[in-house]
Order: sequence, then C-alpha cells, then structure tokens
Amino acid sequence: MTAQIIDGKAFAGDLRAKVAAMVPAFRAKAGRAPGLAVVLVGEDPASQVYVRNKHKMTIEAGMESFEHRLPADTSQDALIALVHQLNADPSVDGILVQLPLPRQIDESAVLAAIDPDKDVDGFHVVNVGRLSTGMAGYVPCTPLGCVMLLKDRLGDLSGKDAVVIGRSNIVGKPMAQLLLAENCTVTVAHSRTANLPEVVRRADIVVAAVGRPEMVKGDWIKPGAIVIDVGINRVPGAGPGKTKLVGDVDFAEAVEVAGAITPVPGGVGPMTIAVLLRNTLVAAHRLAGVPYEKGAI
Ligand SMILES: NC(=O)C1=CN([C@@H]2O[C@H](COP(=O)(O)OP(=O)(O)OC[C@H]3O[C@@H](n4cnc5c(N)ncnc54)[C@H](OP(=O)(O)O)[C@@H]3O)[C@@H](O)[C@H]2O)C=CC1
Ligand SMILES: Nc1nc(=O)c2c([nH]1)NC[C@@H]1CN(c3ccc(C(=O)N[C@@H](CCC(=O)O)C(=O)O)cc3)C=[N+]21
Repeated sequence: MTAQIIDGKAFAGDLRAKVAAMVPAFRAKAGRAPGLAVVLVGEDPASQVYVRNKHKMTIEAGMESFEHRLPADTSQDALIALVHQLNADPSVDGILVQLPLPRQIDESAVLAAIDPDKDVDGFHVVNVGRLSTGMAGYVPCTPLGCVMLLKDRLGDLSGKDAVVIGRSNIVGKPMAQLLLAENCTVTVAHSRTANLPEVVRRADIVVAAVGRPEMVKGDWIKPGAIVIDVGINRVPGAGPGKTKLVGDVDFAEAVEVAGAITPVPGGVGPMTIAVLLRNTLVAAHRLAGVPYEKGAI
C-alpha cells in the first residue's frame, strides 16, 4: 500500500485565500492594510528566493510588503537600529528578519530587539515562553503549518506517539511544544540520540527537521504512520550543473510504508509562508484594536 500524499501547496493556497478574504474587512475598520516588513542581510541566493516569494504572496493577499535589503557587511548596531525603526512604524504589523544572519551579527540580540507584538516568526524569547506556558502569542510558522496539516489529516492528535527529529529553536523545539499542547506523547531526537531508527519506528507521527538529505529511511517508519518532512536540501540533480530539492526523508522508500507523507517541494515549505501571512493578519488586528475571532483561521 502506498501512502497518501499530503498536498501542502494546495492547503497553503486555501489558507492564503482565507487570509486574503479577511483583509478588506480589516482595511475598512482600521483604515489601512496589514503590513509585513522583511529584512534580508546579505546576498544568499536561497534567502533571496524566499524573500521574493514572501513579497509576492504578501501583495497577493492584499497586504503591504516592506522589503529591506542590507549589505552583507552590515553591523549589528545598524540592523538593530532598523528593527527599532520598524517597531515604531505604525504601518508595520509584522517583522521578519531572514535567518541565518552574517557571522558578525549575534542572532539572539537581533531577535530580542523585535517588539514581541510584531514578532510574526515567533522567535522572540517572550513568544517562546508564551508557547511553552500555554499563553496566547506568536507561534513559529513552520511548526504551526505542520500541525495544521496533521490536524487536517488526523483530527484530534491526543494520545498519538510523536517523534520530532531535530531540536533547533526555529523548528524542532517549537514543534515539540505544539505537539505537546495537542496532547501527543512527544519524543525529541537529535544528533546524540541512540538507536534513532528504533526510536522513530514507534511513532504514529514523525516530523523530520534535520537538514540531512533523505536520512530517514523507509524501514524506520511504522506502517501507516504520518510523516511530515520539513527538510529543504538542495542536492545535485539530473545533468551537469542541475540541482533539485529533497527532504530529510527518503521519499521513495517512505511512501511505500507511511499512511501519509508530505512531499518536498510542495509540502511544508509553502505552509511556512501562508502561516506567516496568517500571523501578520492576527498581529494587525491586535495592534489596531480590531477584534479577531479566535480560531477564525
Ligand atoms: N520548510 C520550511 O519552511 C523550513 C525548512 N527548514 C529545513 O528544515 C531542516 C532543519 O532546519 P533547522 O531546524 O533550522 O536545522 P538546524 O541545523 O538548526 O538543526 C538540525 C537538527 O537536527 C539534528 N541532527 C543533525 N544531524 C542529525 C542526525 N544525524 N541524527 C539526528 N539528528 C540530527 C541536530 O542535532 P543537534 O542539536 O544535536 O546538533 C539539530 O537539532 C533543514 O533542512 C532546513 O532547510 C527550516 C526552516 C523552515
Ligand atoms: N526569519 C526566518 N523565518 C523563516 O521562516 C525562515 C528563515 N528565517 N530562513 C530560512 C527558512 C526557510 N524557510 C522556507 C520558506 C519557504 C519554503 C518554500 O516555500 N519551499 C518550497 C520550494 C521553494 C523552492 O523551490 O526553493 C517548497 O517546499 O515547496 C522553504 C523554506 C523559511 N525560513
């Protein structure tokens, strides 16, 4: 039996359409559009592609997009000064500083400078604390997108055995917190985990966020399990000079065992941007004092 393919691209398209449908009512009440500011430091080609996509989709959703591109040798002080300027700008509801940052800049100092109420990435320690204590706040886009796909597929996640591979601050840890909040029994695996295949084999839900191309093999997966592949790895493709994207899961193997699986591309990636727009819409409502029906999207 082969797994169902979870169409994250289509799901994300629906989500963006729902966000776009709520923008006119917000505009009418607030007298302005929701605004998202994206800051890119340096010329990393992959980051440039993401930032361009975010800009395009922000505009398509009827929101304002403010792009700030800074040279790779920008100082930490200059970047933090820009963040402070965006914090004070009433037309900006959401601020995203594209990661990773160049070596001379301390990431945590920059994230700490972002107003937690404009932190639509959910990376500020205040929002990390809110998530881990069950308070309302901003949740990192990629993990929230993964939970949306899981709930769409499974409904209630209570009692499910979930294994998250990876413990980064931007994916693994918030993913584990969200699954815990959904009453899963959560295991977080990482590079020092002993017997990783065995650990993964007991999971009803596997989330792979490792950054190692096709590391998770088919015989690590319990038959019928749901596999969410967060990995985005560019590897050599067919023909000289060509590249292709693969996930952290060996898709060809896992698709033969899993109950459902996200592809790469077209799985989790598109969800990340759709959730970013959703978080920006929520931020705009809160900052403008326009009521937002909890759970509207
Ligand atoms: N789809 C999307 O929107 C997004 C995709 N990504 C992708 O997700 C992946 C993970 O990203 P990110 O969390 O930022 O990556 P990090 O490099 O920050 O974290 C990787 C994690 O994987 C663990 N790990 C590394 N090697 C192994 C191994 N052999 N066995 C078990 N665990 C291992 C590391 O363990 P340790 O802590 O011990 O070092 C670490 O916790 C990447 O491919 C990235 O491109 C990221 C963000 C968004
Ligand atoms: N502050 C910050 N917030 C982030 O959310 C953030 C970041 N920094 N730095 C980089 C990572 C990575 N990330 C992705 C977003 C979209 C796709 C995406 O749309 N992927 C498409 C493919 C795109 C392609 O073809 O390259 C897909 O999987 O189908 C992937 C990865 C957000 N990140």
